[in-house]
Amino acid sequence: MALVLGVDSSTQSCKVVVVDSVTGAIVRSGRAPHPDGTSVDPEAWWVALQQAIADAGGLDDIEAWAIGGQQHGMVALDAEGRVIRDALLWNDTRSAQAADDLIGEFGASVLADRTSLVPVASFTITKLRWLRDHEPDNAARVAAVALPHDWLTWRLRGFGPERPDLKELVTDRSDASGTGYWNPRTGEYDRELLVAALGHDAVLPRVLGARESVTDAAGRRVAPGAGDNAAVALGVGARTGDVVVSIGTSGTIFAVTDRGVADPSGIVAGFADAADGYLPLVCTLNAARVLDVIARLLDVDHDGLSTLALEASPGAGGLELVPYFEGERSPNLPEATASLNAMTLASTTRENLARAAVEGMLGGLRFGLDALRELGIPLDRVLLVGGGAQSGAVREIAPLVFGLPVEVPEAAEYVAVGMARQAASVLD
Ligand SMILES: Nc1ncnc2c1ncn2[C@@H]1O[C@H](COP(=O)(O)OP(=O)(O)O)[C@@H](O)[C@H]1O
Ligand SMILES: O=C(CO)[C@@H](O)[C@H](O)COP(=O)(O)O
Repeated sequence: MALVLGVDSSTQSCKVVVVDSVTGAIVRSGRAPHPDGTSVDPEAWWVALQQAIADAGGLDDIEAWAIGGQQHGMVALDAEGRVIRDALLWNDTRSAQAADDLIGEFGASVLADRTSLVPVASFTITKLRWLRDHEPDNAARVAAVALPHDWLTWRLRGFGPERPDLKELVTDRSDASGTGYWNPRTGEYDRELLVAALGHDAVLPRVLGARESVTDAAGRRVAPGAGDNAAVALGVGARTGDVVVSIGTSGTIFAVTDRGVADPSGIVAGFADAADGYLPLVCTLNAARVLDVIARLLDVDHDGLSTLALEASPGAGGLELVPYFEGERSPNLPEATASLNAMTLASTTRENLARAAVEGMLGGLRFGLDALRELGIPLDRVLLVGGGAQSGAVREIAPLVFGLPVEVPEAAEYVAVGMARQAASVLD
């Protein structure tokens, strides 16, 4: 029996599973929290990764491992392998103007053609432009740019300020495709775009093929890893016709396709997947935390919120929650705020508020389903995953809002499971 280890370094926490590579059974698991905020010192993720691995019994008996992580976060390194400043995360909207500037300079269709993305504040390229514009001294020191999963892979392989070999940074197709300076159709970095954003060239992680591997300091196999959404696709075994809806910190709606998508409207991101295909995806900034904040307001836990929501009628008596608590990315409204509409003396009950939170959050995700459908992507059934899929009310109300059959795979950490599968696939 060979044991493999898969990691999900997500926005809110780090989760690790140890899996029997032959049976696929999860034999151990561990986790550790991440700090709040949209700008985070990557060192906190490294500490959490080591805690979560220790919690899962350590690496001694592991033969291969892979790391999946939140996409897009800018980890800027100097020539000595030190992190230059806190990483700006996918949900940090300060680079919205930088996104507009890049679109103004190149044009949305040209960028969609060259990278399969039209920049919004989430993508790494806009964060580099923000750095150049607002912290030019920091920008000038950047020798390499990595994403969270790339940087953690490098650290766990034994690199870092003590062994700063920047050429050993590696990534995979899925995470490279979320930067805004990689072309999923050619498989090449677009260095002109990198330079236009950062102001100069820099080392970028080598993009490993799905079946390639490297090794760590102890000689274990290390698989390429992935962005967390591509890792979920591996974990749930998504097929043509499936649309995965993940309700985590982000809400993501995505399908696995053979052909790439370049949507000049920018609503659908034309990501690559972690195998040889593509992962057209819509991402909302407001998902599980919409339920968290309303549960806190109503002074109930998640089960309590679910019970209240199911006690109200569909439509919540007219009460409508517009869920843009963190601004929004899809639609692109970085400055938007949330609001509660149609409050009357009759409609303003605890039950209706709970239901409006669930319906409002799911309505935001429905926007993504419609966008995928408009591109002709087949949508036969929804696979609902992520922390928010644990809610009974979400499971019951989702088919009504989505107008599609909804299946909820057995609760599991599918990013970490997908990464354990990838690690198993690079064993001889
Ligand atoms: N039973 C539940 N009902 C609704 N939300 C839940 C439930 N359990 C966990 N969550 C929420 O799910 C989120 C964590 O989900 P997860 O998919 O792990 O997110 P991420 O990968 O972004 O860290 C948290 O905001 C948490 O409060
Ligand atoms: O920005 C995106 C996808 O484009 C997000 O899905 C991030 O990848 C964060 O994921 P979670 O931590 O919410 O799982």
